[in-house]
Amino acid sequence: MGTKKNELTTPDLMLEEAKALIDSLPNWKCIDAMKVPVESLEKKNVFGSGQFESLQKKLQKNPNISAVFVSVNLLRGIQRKELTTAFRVPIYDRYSIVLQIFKQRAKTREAKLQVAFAEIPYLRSCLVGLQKGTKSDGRGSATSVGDGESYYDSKLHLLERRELKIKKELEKMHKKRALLKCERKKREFPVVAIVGYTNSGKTTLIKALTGDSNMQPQNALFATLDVTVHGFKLPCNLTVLLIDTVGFISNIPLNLIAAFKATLNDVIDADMVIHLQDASHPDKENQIATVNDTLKQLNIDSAKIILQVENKIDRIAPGNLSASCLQISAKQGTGLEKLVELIQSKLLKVTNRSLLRLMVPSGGPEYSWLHKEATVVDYSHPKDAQYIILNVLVTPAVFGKLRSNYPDIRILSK
Ligand SMILES: Nc1nc2c(ncn2[C@@H]2O[C@H](COP(=O)(O)OP(=O)(O)OP(=O)(O)O)[C@@H](O)[C@H]2O)c(=O)[nH]1
Ligand SMILES: [Mg+2]
Repeated sequence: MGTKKNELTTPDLMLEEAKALIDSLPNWKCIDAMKVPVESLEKKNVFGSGQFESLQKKLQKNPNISAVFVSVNLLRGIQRKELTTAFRVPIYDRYSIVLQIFKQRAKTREAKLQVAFAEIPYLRSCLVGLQKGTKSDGRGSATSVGDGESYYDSKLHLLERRELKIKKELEKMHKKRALLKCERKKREFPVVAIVGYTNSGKTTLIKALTGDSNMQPQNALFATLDVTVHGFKLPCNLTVLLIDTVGFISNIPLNLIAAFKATLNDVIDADMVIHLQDASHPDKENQIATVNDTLKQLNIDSAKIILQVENKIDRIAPGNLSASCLQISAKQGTGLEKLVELIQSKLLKVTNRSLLRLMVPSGGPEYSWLHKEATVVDYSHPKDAQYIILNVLVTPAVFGKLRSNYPDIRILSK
């Protein structure tokens, strides 16, 4: 079976994504891109000799090329060194390009530290070219520098010290984060985490639901690096916390995403996860598989409710819409009511909340207690106005407290 006209193959899509990665960096521009077979990712030489020579010629002919991006997961130090020497320009792999993007986008101290932490193993692999005993000018010799330490060793120690320092500072921040989480738990706000491939529309969706004008969705890869929490009221008046997360991408080492593990812990602890997909993307299936795989590797509980939602349906011709899950357009607001309904019904179930219909004396202490401790969905005054009828949502813990504080309270239905 031949490929349909206009239909992109997987290598084409990978090439497109590689170009998008480069172009999303300020002051970087992809001026040429090509698919080149790789001889081996295990050996010192990544390309076969014929391919290698033709690439070398191409680079010599074009003086505007100031760097080469080999879009593979992670090149080994020795491979990078071989290519840098032969091509005479810096060589980047997906890990280092995504790191560059992360560096540009990180805004908070925590995100910056997490990126710096993720960079350490990469910098360590760059030291491969510096053999033990190399002098500080890099001209290999067995002579030591300073207090007898070789250049290679001193660089390595410097990295180790840096790693330790960052780790300590991150640990402090994570303790603070855990404390905040405890506070949230005490107040029993259910948590919904939005995850998905980068650029799928996570920030746009949260902005559409909460109306938060400070949020800035962008047509850029990895626009969000700081995991943020946003309050949102469901129709039943229950406040839930929506968590915006860093997007995932295929073919980068998991430890780059795992550097965000502490912030991703919010996803692990969430009551519910929404996996938002860009339904209009030609590589949709691969993106979904990448997200599922990353969630699995991050041990995001498979028993947890993961709601699959297709976004950007406004970009698909109505005839081509095949609903395998809930479909929305975060940008245009289509399908959001249905999504909210679904979040509400699933959350109430998973957080074990039940709906009570109660009758309490008008002006009595029960009324204000319920407003403080439970979620009052609505209330009405019967004719004689001595009593108020309330519909409230309670967790088992709140229900227990209600029974012990007000044993005579009239429960009309549960
Ligand atoms: N046409 C259309 N565009 C959308 C929709 N939702 C989001 N977008 C666009 O998609 C781009 C990415 O949106 P974001 O909300 O920043 O995506 P994200 O998933 O948060 O991206 P990262 O933070 O980079 O992972 C922006 O240009 C949005 O305007 C939609 O429903 N329809
Ligand atoms: Mg975002």
